[in-house]
Amino acid sequence: MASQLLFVPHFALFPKVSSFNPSFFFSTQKPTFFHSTSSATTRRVLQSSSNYRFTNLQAVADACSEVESNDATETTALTLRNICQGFVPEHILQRMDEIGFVTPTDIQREALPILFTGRDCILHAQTGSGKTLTYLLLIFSLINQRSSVQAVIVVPTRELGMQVTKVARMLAAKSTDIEAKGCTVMALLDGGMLRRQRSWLKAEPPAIVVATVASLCHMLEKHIFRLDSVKVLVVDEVDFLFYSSKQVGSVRKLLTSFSSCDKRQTVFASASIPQHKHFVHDCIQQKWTKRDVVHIHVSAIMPMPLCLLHKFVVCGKSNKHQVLLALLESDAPESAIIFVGEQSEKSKKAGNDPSTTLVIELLKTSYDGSLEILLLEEDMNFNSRAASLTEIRQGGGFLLVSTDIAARGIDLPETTHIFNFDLPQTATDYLHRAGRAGRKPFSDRKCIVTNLITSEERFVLQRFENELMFSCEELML
Ligand SMILES: Nc1ncnc2c1ncn2[C@@H]1O[C@H](COP(=O)(O)OP(=O)(O)OP(=O)(O)O)[C@@H](O)[C@H]1O
Repeated sequence: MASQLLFVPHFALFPKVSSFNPSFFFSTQKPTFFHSTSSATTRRVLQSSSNYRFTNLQAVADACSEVESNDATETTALTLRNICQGFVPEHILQRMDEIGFVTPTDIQREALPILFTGRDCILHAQTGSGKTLTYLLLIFSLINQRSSVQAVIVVPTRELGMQVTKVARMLAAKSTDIEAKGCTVMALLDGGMLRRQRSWLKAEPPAIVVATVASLCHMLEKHIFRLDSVKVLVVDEVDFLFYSSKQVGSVRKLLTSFSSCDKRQTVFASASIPQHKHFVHDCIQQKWTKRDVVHIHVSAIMPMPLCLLHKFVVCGKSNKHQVLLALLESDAPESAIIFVGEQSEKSKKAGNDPSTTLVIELLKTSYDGSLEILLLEEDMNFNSRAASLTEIRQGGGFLLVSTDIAARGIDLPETTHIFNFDLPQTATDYLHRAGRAGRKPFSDRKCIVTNLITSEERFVLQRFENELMFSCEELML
């Protein structure tokens, strides 16, 4: 497949939103790979990667840095409002100002002008970089007062669905504007009250539906609503859904159904899209996206946020609990998530307690600090899971003990520390767990990720370091 590769240092290449002319860049019907880094790293990437097609690297690098310095002043001044003006209704822009979303993050600055042209996009940017607001602003630019479902956001977990629904409602809320009244947001999530949701969908369809795959497919199969009226389909944490054996079949079916709709726009988002060129290729082959889909890859050579400092402590399995207590005392986190591995089937059959229970018991009996101790794991019922997150969001410091269920998408910006009590299975899992900290886009604050490992696991951690391009400092307690 022939593909076009554009290497652009910053969206500052488009000096003013009003003068932005998409055809300048997107004149072909081919996928566009849109990478962004600072000019210092631009040279490194260009020189080290054989994938890039420029023949004169120096010329490209010079051009990049020239554009960057010329446009630096204008980039600084560019606000989210500037980018969205004329596309997103005024009442949403006002809410954005009130909430404090003023300066665009890199993904917002780079993706929104492309999204507003109607192109399908793959939003590939670090954890905590503001992908949710990016696709929500696109949605708000498209929906009108028609009584039909016009946007669907697919998420992998109920918890992430509740969070996205909250942000969407927060942006659409409190408006006296008539336009805003048409915008209702429905959470169609596993564990929800299907009968009530069915009546709501039939009687007064919401403009936006945030759904887990199973619940959405159930409603579609029962013809409670159809995809015909949907203008935009967002699949958040897309790589997770594609790797989930339980969900991948339904996701593919959904994308195939949506591909036959007219005037559709499809958006995928994640901080990790392994083998993204294959993914783009598949999307086009399967017609899940249009041929001219744009892969927007922000910080391509730096998969994890720089504000995260990574450490490890080597300890024996038997003294891990004591090491965790010592770390909590020495680091004194404001709020932390302690990630624990899921219990194996063998351990379940043997009647052992899961590690989560053991860690919670340890904290309840031996932790002297003032942080609230909470648990989140798959085996809890939906109400208890919701209660844990609600309690956290009410404020105050917390120590959340969790399995990987909290690793994807969950936004708890007060988290300053991550402890991998058990190492994750893959580098991608590491990236998402670590990314639950460092979620304040314009903050200078450093957050800490500490791994408790046995000496045999040092090799695994080193593999993650190589794959994700970070380095981990050893801590001696
Ligand atoms: N322009 C902005 N200005 C200030 N804060 C922002 C802005 N955009 C997003 N945020 C905040 O940044 C945090 C992270 O955003 P979000 O949850 O969308 O990240 P994400 O890119 O989806 O991360 P992940 O890949 O982990 O899901 C949120 O608390 C959000 O409110």
